[in-house]
Amino acid sequence: MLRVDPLDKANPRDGGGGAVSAGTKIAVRGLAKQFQAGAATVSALEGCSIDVAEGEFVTIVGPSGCGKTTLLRIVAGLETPSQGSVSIRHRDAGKPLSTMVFQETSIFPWMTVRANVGYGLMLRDVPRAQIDPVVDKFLALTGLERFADAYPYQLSGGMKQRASVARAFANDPEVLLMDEPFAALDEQNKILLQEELLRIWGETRKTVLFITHSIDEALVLSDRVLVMSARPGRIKADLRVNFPRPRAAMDLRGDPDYARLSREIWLMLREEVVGR
Ligand SMILES: Nc1ncnc2c1ncn2[C@@H]1O[C@H](COP(=O)(O)OP(=O)(O)OP(=O)(O)O)[C@@H](O)[C@H]1O
Repeated sequence: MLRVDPLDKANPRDGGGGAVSAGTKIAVRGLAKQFQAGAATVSALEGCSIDVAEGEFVTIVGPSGCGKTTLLRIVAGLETPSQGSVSIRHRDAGKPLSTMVFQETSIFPWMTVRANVGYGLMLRDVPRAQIDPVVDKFLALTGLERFADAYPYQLSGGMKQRASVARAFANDPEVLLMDEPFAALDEQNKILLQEELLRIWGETRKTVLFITHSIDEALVLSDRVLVMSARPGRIKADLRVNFPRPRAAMDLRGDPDYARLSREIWLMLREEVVGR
């Protein structure tokens, strides 16, 4: 059963896969998910367990169809697991538990960029005088100040995705869940948005769980990379990424450790994609 519960040091939740340590922000335990597709049963996840520490940026890579989106949707509470549990430590009851950023544009077409970015705060009845500076801050961090009064149809794909990222951070959730948010962008916009995300994350130190197909993106952004097995997905490897921050994406790519980690992850993924 799904349990998105406050974790309490004195009363750690344990969904059956092991203890939850004190610094843990997200604890996924023994997650399994089966879908019914007509007469067939599709096993998307099996025995999937994850710990994400408070303030950590964790990326998940895995073969296509291995259950990455299913896992993130369960963590977001959008999908119910067949087995296992998810716990998220909810420190501030005034803040939303999680916000999800999707691959496809999810900003509202009938609202200006400013209204979109401030939407989550407005829903929580935060006074306008408090919303404006927050919105201005995230518009500036995503380079959208000049487009604050524009509507989504007036923006490029990269700008719309910037607005989605700005809205997610402005909403100030306890946990940010990002499902291939830059996958639909061209290479230049992708690199620019990765740099912006690194900068914003450096300022906010939000707990982030980020799905990508790109080994490069995972290494540039995250503190840890989790590699998933082919379906039914489980965590096959957990690799620490120790490049110092703040990071300059282009500099990292010349680092010998970048090449080593990149190769290590690719070999694990290859094994899953082509079979042993
Ligand atoms: N609602 C659903 N009904 C039936 N099967 C589903 C449903 N959602 C997902 N699946 C199946 O579960 C498996 C995992 O899907 P999921 O989208 O989580 O994988 P993914 O790793 O995110 O894929 P990709 O990398 O291609 O985006 C796939 O085989 C998919 O077809």
